[in-house]
Amino acid sequence: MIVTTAQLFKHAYGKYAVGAYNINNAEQAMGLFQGCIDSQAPFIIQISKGARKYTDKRMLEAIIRSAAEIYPEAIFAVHLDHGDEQTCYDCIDSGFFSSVMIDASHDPFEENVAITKRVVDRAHAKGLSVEAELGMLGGVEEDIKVDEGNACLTDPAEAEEFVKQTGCDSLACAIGTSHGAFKFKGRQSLHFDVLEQIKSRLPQFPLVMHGSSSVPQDEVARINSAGGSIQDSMGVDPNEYLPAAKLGVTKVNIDTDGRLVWTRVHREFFRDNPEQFDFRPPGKIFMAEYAKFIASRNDFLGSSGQLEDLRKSLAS
Ligand SMILES: O=C(CO)COP(=O)(O)O
Ligand SMILES: O=C[C@H](O)COP(=O)(O)O
Ligand SMILES: [Zn+2]
Ligand SMILES: [Zn+2]
Repeated sequence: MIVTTAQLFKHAYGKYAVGAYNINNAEQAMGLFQGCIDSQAPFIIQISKGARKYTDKRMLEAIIRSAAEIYPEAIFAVHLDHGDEQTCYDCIDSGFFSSVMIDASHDPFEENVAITKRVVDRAHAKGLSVEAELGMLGGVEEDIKVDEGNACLTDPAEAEEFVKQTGCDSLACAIGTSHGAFKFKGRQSLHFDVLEQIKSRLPQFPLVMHGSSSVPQDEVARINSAGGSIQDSMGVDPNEYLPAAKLGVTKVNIDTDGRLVWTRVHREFFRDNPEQFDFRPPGKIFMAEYAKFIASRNDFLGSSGQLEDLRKSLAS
């Protein structure tokens, strides 16, 4: 069942965080739904601009509709990840999305406010909610690369002002994470101090943490011993998800980790079965392994086991 992102946030706020997982194909969708049913967790499916271009934007919508039929128990929202203004309008008009993210964080504050406000007006008129971003994460985001020196943490006073001026429904804050597999070069902890200050200025307001993959080192080691070369990778400590959730982080974005599971499964499979060229056997393994991975992340997020209570609260 597709619900609004606002419904998920209302149930989760201050108690647990909802996992927001990116998908690009049917195998990821099947693993994601299975993992969330196994762990009895609500979730958010995210579609990036790159994912919409990978096959065809209509393909992912069809895959998600089919997955919802295959897994009728599932409760989830569909979200555009890192949209520009035009893509937000396209998704708002498609009638399929629960929410969109407008990411104008690379523009100056006033420009970010103006763009976000325009998207909020269009989205709210159609009943969708809007995630905006303030501050700048390091790492790679589609075609934009921000090195560590240029990344900047969200200013709590600016965050309060930004939300007031834009009317956005949730805010992606930079609290020390970055996109991709190379997040930290030493310190490996979230800036809980900044998060606390944002929460005290924006009580009850849902915050979003991007760049939240944990980059499991055993996955990386297996990839490297099966022919890969991923050096100096480091991710977020998943034990920090729940403390962040208690401070208002309601949505935790995880994409890179799923790519690592895919790479590990396929590298190992073709290394161990050099005569094979059918992609379905490793595809089957991937779906099962991804489901296990998703369930383990939902455990860290505290979303595991929330499905029944959410279903009851939606019905009342
Ligand atoms: O923030 C993300 C998607 O918006 C994903 O972050 P990761 O690269 O850490 O998975
Ligand atoms: O933040 C970026 C997400 O991980 C999506 O990545 P993508 O733009 O390569 O699909
Ligand atoms: Zn951004
Ligand atoms: Zn992101």
